[in-house]
Amino acid sequence: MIQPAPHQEPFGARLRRAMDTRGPLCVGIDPHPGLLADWGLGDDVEGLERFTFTVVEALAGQVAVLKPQSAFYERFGSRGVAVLERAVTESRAAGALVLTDAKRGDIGSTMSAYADAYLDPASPLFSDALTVSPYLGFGSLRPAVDRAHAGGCGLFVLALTSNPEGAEVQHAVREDGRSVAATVLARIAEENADAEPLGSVGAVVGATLGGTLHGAGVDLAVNGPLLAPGIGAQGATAADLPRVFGAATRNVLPSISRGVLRHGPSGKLLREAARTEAEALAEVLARAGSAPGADV
Ligand SMILES: O=C(O)c1cc(=O)[nH]c(=O)n1[C@@H]1O[C@H](COP(=O)(O)O)[C@@H](O)[C@H]1O
Repeated sequence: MIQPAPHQEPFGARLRRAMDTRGPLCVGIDPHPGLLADWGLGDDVEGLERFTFTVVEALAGQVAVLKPQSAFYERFGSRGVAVLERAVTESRAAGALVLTDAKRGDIGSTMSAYADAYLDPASPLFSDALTVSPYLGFGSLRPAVDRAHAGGCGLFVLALTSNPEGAEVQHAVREDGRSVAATVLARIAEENADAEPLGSVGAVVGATLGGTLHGAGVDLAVNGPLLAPGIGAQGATAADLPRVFGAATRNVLPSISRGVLRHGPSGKLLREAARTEAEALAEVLARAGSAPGADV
């Protein structure tokens, strides 16, 4: 499998194709200590490595996106980060898009260094996309946004997170009457203006939010992918997506970590679990895509 060269095709286009051909599923690689124990592995670098490459070997040739969670690698220091580097490289080589989940956000000059770390093809952690936090102000993300656009990479900007504590910041109402999250989504939409078939700046919107989303006055028509964590261990299901995302459902990239990983360490069972989830999600998204008003 040839790796997509940087400066080639925008991330949004690559993601749309991957979702169409491999199914609309992102599997998170989250080596929790509890999962390592369930898999009969030690809570050490050897266990981390075995867990990670079992998932990569089972799923990188099958699923659209793999999302390694950086925290679980950082907790082992440089040896853990070395495992993450190999996971990113090997997953991309096997054809999966890699979204590194590090939720970076800082003042612009520091953000530029994070862009070097994750979005520069010369970096050992070079990924197709990165999760970022806009809560130092959306404009502070500018170096990463520019780098992503220039290199054919993507960003997923936290908008409405799946955890219950998120609302106290994200639903806060500004002087202009708009919520903070609505403002973040509007900025994302500006970045994706005119992109086809899909912009490269995505939003993170929890699949767990249910009805609370509609009270937040948000417009999910950002012309970019909507990463939807929260399915499985956090209680949301594929069937919840149309209720949460409405007309934007066809642009949702559902993300599941523990809900798939708990089927390991058997590679066969991991593959089956991912396939079953992807098929169910594809059906939900296709149905939503053919509903009236689905063209967002
Ligand atoms: O950016 C994320 O992926 C993310 C955003 C969010 O709002 N909620 C959320 O759970 N996540 C991540 O998604 C994963 C959820 O894992 P599971 O609950 O095991 O599926 C974790 O790695 C979280 O850090």
